[in-house]
Amino acid sequence: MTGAGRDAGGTVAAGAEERSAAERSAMALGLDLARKGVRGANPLVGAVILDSAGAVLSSGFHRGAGTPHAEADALANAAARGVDVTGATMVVTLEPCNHTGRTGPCSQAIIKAGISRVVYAAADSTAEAAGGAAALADAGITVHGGLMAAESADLNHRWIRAAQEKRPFVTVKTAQSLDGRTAAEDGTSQWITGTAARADGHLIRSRADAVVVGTGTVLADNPRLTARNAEGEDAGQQPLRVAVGHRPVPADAAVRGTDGRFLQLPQHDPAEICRELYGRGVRHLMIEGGATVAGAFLRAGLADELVAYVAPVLLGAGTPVFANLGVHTIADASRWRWDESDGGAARLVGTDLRLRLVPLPAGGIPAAGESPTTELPTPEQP
Ligand SMILES: NC(=O)C1=CN([C@@H]2O[C@H](COP(=O)(O)OP(=O)(O)OC[C@H]3O[C@@H](n4cnc5c(N)ncnc54)[C@H](OP(=O)(O)O)[C@@H]3O)[C@@H](O)[C@H]2O)C=CC1
Ligand SMILES: Nc1c(N[C@@H]2O[C@H](COP(=O)(O)O)[C@@H](O)[C@H]2O)[nH]c(=O)[nH]c1=O
Repeated sequence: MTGAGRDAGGTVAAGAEERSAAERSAMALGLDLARKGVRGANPLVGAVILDSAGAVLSSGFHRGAGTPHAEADALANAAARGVDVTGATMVVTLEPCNHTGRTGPCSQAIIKAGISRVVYAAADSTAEAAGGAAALADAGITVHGGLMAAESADLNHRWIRAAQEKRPFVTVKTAQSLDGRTAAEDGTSQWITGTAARADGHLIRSRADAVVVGTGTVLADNPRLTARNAEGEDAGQQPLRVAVGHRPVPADAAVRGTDGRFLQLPQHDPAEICRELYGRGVRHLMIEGGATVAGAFLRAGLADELVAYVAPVLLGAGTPVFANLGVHTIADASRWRWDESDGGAARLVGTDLRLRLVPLPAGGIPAAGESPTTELPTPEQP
């Protein structure tokens, strides 16, 4: 239904020209509200209810799997304040669902509440939840899909990909020296990058559902793996902390924490690690190393994006960024392209350079002499 909508009679309407400025600003508000939600097994969704004059009657957002959906939250917030939503417009960042999971179908809640018009951004691509727009239209509600659909899809693009592939979207983050080392010869690595780059990396942790390191990193670094701000305070949202490997994680290891959000997987196979974590609701997985684990994910083709923080420091001998990639000749090289999303392909973060890359699709190997990359943008001065 994205890009089109159904009118009360069930006909598909172009929609865009009819959408008012009030609905557009309500959708922008819905997207802001959605960002307050908890990432994980469910997408981020926000909803705003407007009266016929375009004034906001109520709003809501989804706070994570098992909690009310954004539409239900907005309806409950209206009911709690005694606000009548009969004949109102519901503006929502994702097509209302049509299935009974841990909560009831939003389409039925909207019909029951007497909403007369629904404007949504992105269509629900999941087989279980799709069909909400059609159910609403069948009940005589005017439905328009596609308003700010790109913004909504962008907000949930890692979740959408995970739902399509039935495995977590994987971000591999590295902190490396200019000469491609992630630790000095003796295994010490704190710190290669500066405070601003590390805080930037913590932002990725706070948005991920889980952070994985190998037992080698646990034993060498005793990391906490929590998401913290530049002042060192814990972020509001914390990922599951995961150690992969067979060696025991010491009872007093910092990674265990005290919040019960630690897991050890005695496992080396990246596909199995993904399967296990997906089953636990992880949709965005961050790999923080070390070289052995990061290399294994790359080699398995299970790295969807790479965020490399490159410090202006040389370490000479030391640990490489990725071990055992399986590249023995140039024809086997692992090829990537620059990714301009989320702040750009190359950007100075404090004193370090942050590079963002995505793998070239299979068969995307450039011909000899051709650059596999788009032109690298000039980094902004901080
Ligand atoms: N600058 C940076 O960004 C980072 C630097 N580091 C540095 O890297 C170093 C640690 O690197 P490394 O030893 O490679 O650490 P890893 O964290 O990659 O741990 C490797 C261990 O994990 C287990 N393991 C899990 N999956 C696999 C697999 N697919 N293949 C083989 N083993 C697997 C094995 O342990 P087991 O025998 O228990 O099964 C293996 O010995 C430290 O010096 C640390 O400071 C670490 C992280 C980030
Ligand atoms: N050395 C290094 C990083 N190392 C990564 O951070 C982990 C430590 O996390 P924590 O204990 O939570 O602060 C460490 O084990 C490794 O995974 N990260 C960076 O951004 N820059 C750096 O220079």
